[in-house]
Amino acid sequence: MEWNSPEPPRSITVRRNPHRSARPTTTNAAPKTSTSHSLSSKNLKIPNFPLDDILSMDIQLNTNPKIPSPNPPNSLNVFLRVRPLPIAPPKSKQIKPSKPSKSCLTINDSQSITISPPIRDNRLKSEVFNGFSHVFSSDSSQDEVYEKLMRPMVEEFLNGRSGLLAALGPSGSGKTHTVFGSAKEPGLVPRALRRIFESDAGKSSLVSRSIYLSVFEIHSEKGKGEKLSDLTPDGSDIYMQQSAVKGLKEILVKDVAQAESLLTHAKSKRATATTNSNSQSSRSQCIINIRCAAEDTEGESEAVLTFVDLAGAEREKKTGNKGGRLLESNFINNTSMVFGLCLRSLLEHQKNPKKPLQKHFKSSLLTRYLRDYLEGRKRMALILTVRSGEEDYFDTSSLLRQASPYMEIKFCDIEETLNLPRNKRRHQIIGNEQKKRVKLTIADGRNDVTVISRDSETFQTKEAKSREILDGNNGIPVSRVDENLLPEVNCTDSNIHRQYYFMQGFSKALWVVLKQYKERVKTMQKDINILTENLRVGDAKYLVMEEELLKLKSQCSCPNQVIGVTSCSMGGLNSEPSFCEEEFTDHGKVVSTDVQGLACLECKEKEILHSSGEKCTLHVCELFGVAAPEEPHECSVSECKTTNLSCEKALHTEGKVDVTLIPKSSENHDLEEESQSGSVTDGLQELQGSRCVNALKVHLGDSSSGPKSILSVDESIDTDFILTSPHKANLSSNELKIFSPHNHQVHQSLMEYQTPHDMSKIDCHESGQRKKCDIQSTDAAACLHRSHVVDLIDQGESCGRDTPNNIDKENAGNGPGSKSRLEKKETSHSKPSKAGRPKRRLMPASSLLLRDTGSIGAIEENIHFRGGKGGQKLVEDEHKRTKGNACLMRLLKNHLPR
Ligand SMILES: Nc1ncnc2c1ncn2[C@@H]1O[C@H](COP(=O)(O)OP(=O)(O)OP(=O)(O)O)[C@@H](O)[C@H]1O
Repeated sequence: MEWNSPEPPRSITVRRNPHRSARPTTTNAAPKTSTSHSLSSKNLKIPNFPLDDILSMDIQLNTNPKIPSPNPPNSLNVFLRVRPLPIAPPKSKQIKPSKPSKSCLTINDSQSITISPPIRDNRLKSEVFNGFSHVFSSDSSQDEVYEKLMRPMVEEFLNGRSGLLAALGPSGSGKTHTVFGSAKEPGLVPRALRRIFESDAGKSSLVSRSIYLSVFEIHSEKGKGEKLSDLTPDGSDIYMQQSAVKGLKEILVKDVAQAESLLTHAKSKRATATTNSNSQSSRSQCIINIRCAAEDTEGESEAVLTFVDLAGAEREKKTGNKGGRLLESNFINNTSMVFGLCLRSLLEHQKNPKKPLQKHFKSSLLTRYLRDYLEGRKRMALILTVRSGEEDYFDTSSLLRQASPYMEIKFCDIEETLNLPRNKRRHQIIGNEQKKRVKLTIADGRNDVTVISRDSETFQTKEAKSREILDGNNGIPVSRVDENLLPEVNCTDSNIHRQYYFMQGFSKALWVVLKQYKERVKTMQKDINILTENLRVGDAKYLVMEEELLKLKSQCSCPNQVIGVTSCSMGGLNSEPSFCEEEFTDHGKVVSTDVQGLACLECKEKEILHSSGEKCTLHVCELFGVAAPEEPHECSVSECKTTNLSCEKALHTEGKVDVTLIPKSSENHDLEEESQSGSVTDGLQELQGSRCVNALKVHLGDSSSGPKSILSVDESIDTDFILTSPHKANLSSNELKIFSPHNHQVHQSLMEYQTPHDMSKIDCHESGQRKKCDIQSTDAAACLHRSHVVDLIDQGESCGRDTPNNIDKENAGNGPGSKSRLEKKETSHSKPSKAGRPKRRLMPASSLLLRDTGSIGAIEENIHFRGGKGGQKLVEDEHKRTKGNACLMRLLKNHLPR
């Protein structure tokens, strides 16, 4: 797209300091305001809005956009820890310690391992598993595991982000060792608590932070269903409702010692049993929650860090479990399998969104409790513990095959929700702190919610923050019309997401509008370009025509150029209007064309050599289509001079307004001479022998003559030709009046012709028996280009001029060598003494100089317009005028450049 507006700069230079010349000096006498204004004006460089860049973006306008998470998408971190190979204790002192079994696992790098089947089984091949967040070797310490695995999660937890770490692995692979550790080698939970309290000690007094700890387990006694047990001291029976554990005690932990004590108590309270794989094999899924509630000047924040120590999957052959223990083992394996199914479903759903997210979480209490994590709404990490012995090959291989694909799980829709602590608070309140139940009914526009507060002291605050209570921060919704309508998402996050959604929609709508606007601008720009091109072509044509005109002028042997063409109409008694068009030059060459096609006159200059040896120029008019006189008329030297002088002065006088009426008769009235003497009236009186006015030639050459000159014919003057000038006529009001003869019946009432260039016009109108021709000119030079039309339709019976019929008759009899109509007229009207004078006959028509053929149309229109009253006759004679126009066209073609 061609964009006329200036393009935005590619780079913008911002001058931080004003230019040296713009810096105010100490001696600067300029007012401070002006200086600051100049500085501000220099600094206020507003870069152009990158509209093109924005509109060039390709935005997919999906109707149901997925709200992206404010956090970048994170993959599920899967760590792998290899337990050291156990050293079998010597069975007796005499027998040497047995050699450690061979390892089936080889660590390739920190993210990749290779497991190899036992040598004796040739059907199996080595497998490589890579992509782990980190692989902890068998000799890795607890501290190393914490630093690389747990520390990032703890730091995020301290910043208000919740997280989950789940330990998976076969029985005896070291899950409990990794999570809880021992007194010598504390695991991740005690280390995390230490780190949490360390950071709490460094906080300022303005920040109040509370750490709560809750531990419970899910187990199955002899396979008779799942059961929840609170592992904290004084923990009572708890149960799960929906995804919330009810009755769970949440203990406010003051220090690390208290936390470790609670952990020790929970570990000891946890159900364990001795199996072939582990002397203290965990028989339950243990969940540890560390909740941090912080309150500072910026507000309240809360996060939960959850640890899950799953019971290890067991093989019947390996564990040797039987009976109830076997049922217990089935429950453990089933829970691990459901846990894996949930993650697998999440992964498949993320790979193919069309595949629905299976609700495997309903199959176990653990997965119900961890539903948000298993459905990808909360961030979690996995640590896989394996044993590397050859005998553990199948367990290790099975676990890695199952869990290694979990690395591809993405956490794209993270919700920083706080359901878990809310649930825990529910358990705590319901089980232990239901001292004072205060009902608070909140009308949230949808349902009435009853909130039970912990005590009456905090009720006032909770009432004020009733809606926040609904989010689970400080209250418990105990009854709703529909519990499913309980907001599962934090209102703040929901509002943020809603605002984001609306802003995204608004931005896209704005983008669409801008796109449409750009298309419209493109279309308009194309139109502008087309118009500009047309204008340029028109200018080029104009220049070409001007050049051709100049060339034509240069080719003309005459010193001067054609200065005008005037057309007029004439009418006689009982005759139809006839039209004659003339082209004349300033050297006196006149071409007169009878538009009716009856006769086309051409007046030429011809040099005549007199017997006295002197040369003079004569004007000889010839008829087109009629045999021109073979011999020019002889004239005397004085007559030639006079005629020549008359022509030159009458035809072109720049800077003046000349009105020329050429006498039809050959009477030697040198009107120009008379006008110069100021006796126009006398000159007109001498022309009274003529019958009517049938020729008028107008030159507009001087704007100084006034914007308007009036030309009229006095009825008392019975003449055909009047030559005068407003300047020289010495008439009042710069007027020249020409009245029609006495007995002529004036038909034309008003005629106004606007020249094609709209610069000059001549108005002819009737006032009683008086006809006036108003000539207006706004530019003296316009006489070179304009067409002036003077309509002097006169049907007086006494008009002796030739009617078209008469002319036709006359011409009809003309043969080669016969005299023209002008000559006949001259014979009838001219004095004998002037018989030898060359006849210059101007038909009663105005002259027009047509620059191009387009003027013809204007003339045609004008002819029609003038037809006013006699329009019907004009229509009847249309074909005759067409012949005349053809003659005019032939004449113009001979003069126009080719
Ligand atoms: N990385 C390790 N370094 C040293 N000893 C370990 C390591 N991992 C596990 N152990 C030891 O192995 C034994 C079994 O470990 P642990 O109880 O943690 O296994 P488990 O995976 O929890 O088994 P289960 O699922 O049956 O409870 C423990 O005595 C523990 O001290």
